[in-house]
Formats: sequence, structure tokens, C-alpha cells
Amino acid sequence: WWKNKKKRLPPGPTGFPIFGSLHLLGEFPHKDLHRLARKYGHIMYMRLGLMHTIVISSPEAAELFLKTHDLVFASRPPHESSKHISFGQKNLIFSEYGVYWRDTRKMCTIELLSNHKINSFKSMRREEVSLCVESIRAAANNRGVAVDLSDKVSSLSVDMSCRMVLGKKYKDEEFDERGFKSVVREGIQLASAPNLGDYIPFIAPLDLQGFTKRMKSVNKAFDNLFEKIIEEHLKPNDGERTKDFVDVMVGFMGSEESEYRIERPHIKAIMLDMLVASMDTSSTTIEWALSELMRHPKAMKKVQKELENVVGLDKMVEESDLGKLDYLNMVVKETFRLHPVAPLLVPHASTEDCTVNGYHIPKKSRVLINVWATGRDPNAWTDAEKFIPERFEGSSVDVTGNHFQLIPFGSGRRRCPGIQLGLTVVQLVLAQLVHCFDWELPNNMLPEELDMTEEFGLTVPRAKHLLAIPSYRLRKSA
Ligand code: HEM
Repeated sequence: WWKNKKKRLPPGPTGFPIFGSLHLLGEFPHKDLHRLARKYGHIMYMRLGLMHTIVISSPEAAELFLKTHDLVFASRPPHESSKHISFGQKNLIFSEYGVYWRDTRKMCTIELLSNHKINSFKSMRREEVSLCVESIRAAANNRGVAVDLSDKVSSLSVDMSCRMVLGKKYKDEEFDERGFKSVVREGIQLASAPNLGDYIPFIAPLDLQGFTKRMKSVNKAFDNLFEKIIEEHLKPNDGERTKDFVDVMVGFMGSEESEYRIERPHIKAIMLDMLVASMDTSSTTIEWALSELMRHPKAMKKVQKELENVVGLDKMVEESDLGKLDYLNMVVKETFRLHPVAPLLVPHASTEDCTVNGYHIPKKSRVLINVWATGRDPNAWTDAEKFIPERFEGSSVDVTGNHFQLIPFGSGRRRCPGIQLGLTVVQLVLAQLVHCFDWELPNNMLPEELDMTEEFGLTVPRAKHLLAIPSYRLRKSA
């Protein structure tokens, strides 16, 4: 402590013994940290519990941590929920920087998330999106009745993720008496709830919040399902089935790598990663994009006009159309800017002492990159609080991690490996829902009256479900 004090840590609030500054974080930590950064600066130090925590709040600072010193900050801190839910933190998302992380990431990137693999699921996506459109079209026959769009989009996303990762859709009753979606939700909720054990490790075994018991129960439910699925995948494939993620991973089972051997717990942890990482991220973004379009009818009309010109009212959108939908892509970028799915990314951790911008950053610091703040930085964005997709007209700024004012997928070594898949799903579903239907808010609600309150979690969705009244707009033959 004395040594660190002499070495000039970044500025930040002084906390209490043991708890540090945990009391400063409320319901929306990204907003609290944004407020604190305005006072203390874009590289801020605070102690959360016993943990050194560095909070980054500007594009320039993010570049220093994710590019200039990327290697030092490419690890993850220990995480209670990954330990208990994700098979001993053997997952990719939370694994420490090292050989295991590098090899599993390579396997996922090449074997599971490559363009070739993503394309092999194109017809599955078309089928599932069509089913969703059909169910909304049926609802549209009851003129004037609102559908729960949040629910529709979330179910679509769950079904697509299950088919891609596990090979088929799982009905709630095939899982556990609690049902598949509710156990996934419970897992996600537990993973994002502030767990005192993460901040004050020596009290973790006391399980004062009762989280560990619930996490073990969630793990048990997944374990049973995943064991069944692995067994099914070990049987010879009759050639009818498209090779899914589990097929690929089962192929690696038992393989001896230099420092570890891939066994069932590793595979189960990565299966869970892929499900969680693909389910809520895409649906949350689609939900926010639809909400913004409903609040901005001119932008909605502009997207529909573009779709009319590029696709036409005689047919639905195909994935091959997506590259031609310039304005739709600007809407997606603007949505990521204002509503990043993971506003603090996933915590990074430093593997050694490091000096950044003259500040001492101790080894094993947690680093939180506040992309909710960088997306609103007034030095990088004009009228930063306003939804203006046109700001991207003629701009080279994209979301892939090269422009630090917009990094909803992170940047550097720990950048999201599912960007291509995530973007495809978001663009396709959004385009289809806006192309096939006109949307009206219920109860004569004015666009500006739509509640945009967030709910903080592992992802940050709308607090209240988005309800809207559809009317089918394609020609009857479509
Ligand atoms: C809209 C969609 C998505 C968004 C916004 C998103 C965002 C993110 C973010 C912010 C991170 C953390 C980056 C960091 O720590 O610096 C991440 C990591 C990750 N994402 Fe995504 N993601 C999306 C879709 C997906 C999909 C579809 C998959 C795969 C099926 C996926 C798999 C992963 C994995 C495995 C990691 C951990 C990478 C590592 O730690 O090395 N993501 N994602």
C-alpha cells in the first residue's frame, strides 16, 4: 500500500476500510461511474471492496488500455458466478489470459464463428425469422392490438441461438421444472448482481447474499441438459443435421494440449458462453433500435423507404440485402453508441504493474471501460445525447474496435469474437421487422412519451417491455 501511494495512482474517491467505494455504485453503475469521472478524470482509481479498480471514460484513455498496453490488460479478474455457474471459470469469456484462453478463443473463432460457419446457418436464420414474422402477422389481424415486441425478439434470439449452438430448439418442459428461459435469465441475473465475494474475497465462502446456493442450482440444471446434449452428439451423425457448435467441440474432447486436456467441463462452459453471449446481446440491441425508431418516426420512415428501394414490397429481406442498407446500418451504429449492450464491457484485469499516462496501475487491477461514457463524450460527438443516425454519413467510424469513440464490442485481444454473427442477426431482424410492418405505439402514446428506462445487468435491456401495434405492409403475395 505504501509503495503504491508513493507511485501516484490515478485520482479518485477515497473509500472506507474494507468496503472501499462500493457505496457509490447504485442501480446504474455505468451512470454513477460516468458522474464520478466528470469529477476525477477519464482515468480514475477507486477501491471497490479490496480490489484496485481503474475506470476508463474517454476514447483516448480506452485506446491506451486496449491498444497501447493491450497485453497487460488482457486478463480477467476472478469471478464468483463463473466459478459456480460456468464449471469452475473454465469459460472463454472469463478465463484468465494464458494458453487455455488463447487456444479456446482460436478454436471458437476459426471453428465456430468464422464467416463460413456463420453462413452455414443462414437458412436456419431465415426460417426462424419467418416464423417470428408469421406470428406477428397473425397478431396484426386483430387490428389495434399491441404485441410484446421485447418478448417476440427475445424468443426469436433464444431459438436461433439454441439451434446454432445446441443443434435444436429446447422447449421449456424438456429442461427443468423452471423452464429453459427462466433458468438462463436467473443465471444472467446472478452473474451480473453485485456479489460481495468478488470484491471482498475472504467473505465469499460465507455466501452472505445467498447467491452461491442459487448459482449451484442453476449450474446443476445446465449440467443435466449439457450432459444429455453431449451424449446425443457422441452418437454418429446420420448426415442430415448441419454440424453445430457442440459437434465441433466434441471433436476436440480428450485432445491433449500442452498445459491442459479438453474435457467435458470445458465444453460445457464454452457451450454456456456461446448461448449467453449470443442470446441477450443481439435481442437487447434490436429492442433498443426499435424503441429509438419508434421515438423518431422520421428515421423509421427513412429506413422503410430505403428497404422499399433496395428490397421492394413484394418480398422479405434476405441477408444478401444487408450490405446495401446504408441508413439501416447507421441506425444500428447509433443504437450501439447510445445503448451499448455491455456498458462497462466485461471487466479486464492487469497481469503486471504498469505505468499509463504517468499513473501507476497495480498488478491485478480490475479495469472497467465505460463505453456508455465514451459513446457520449462531448469531445468526440456533437449533440451526444441525441439519436441522429445521419452523423455517420460519410464517416469511416465503425463498431469493430478500431475507433475508440465507438467500441460496443470492445477492442484488442479480448474484443468480442462474435461481432460478425451479432451484427448479422441485429441487422437482419431489425430490417425484417421494420420492412414487414408499420408500428404504432399503444394507447395513443406520443413517440416522445415512450419510456426509455434501462435495467442494469450483464446486458442492459429496457426496464419495461416494448409494446407496439403492428400492421402488415408488404404486398399480400410476399
Ligand atoms: C450484438 C451482439 C454482441 C455484442 C454487443 C457483444 C459484445 C461483447 C463485449 C462488449 C464483449 C467484451 C469485450 C471486452 O471485454 O473487451 C464480448 C465478449 C465476448 N463475446 Fe460478444 N457480443 C455480441 C455477440 C456475441 C455473439 C453472437 C457471440 C458468440 C456466439 C459472442 C461471444 C463473445 C465471447 C466468447 C466473448 C469473450 C471474448 C474473450 O473474453 O476473449 N458475442 N462481447
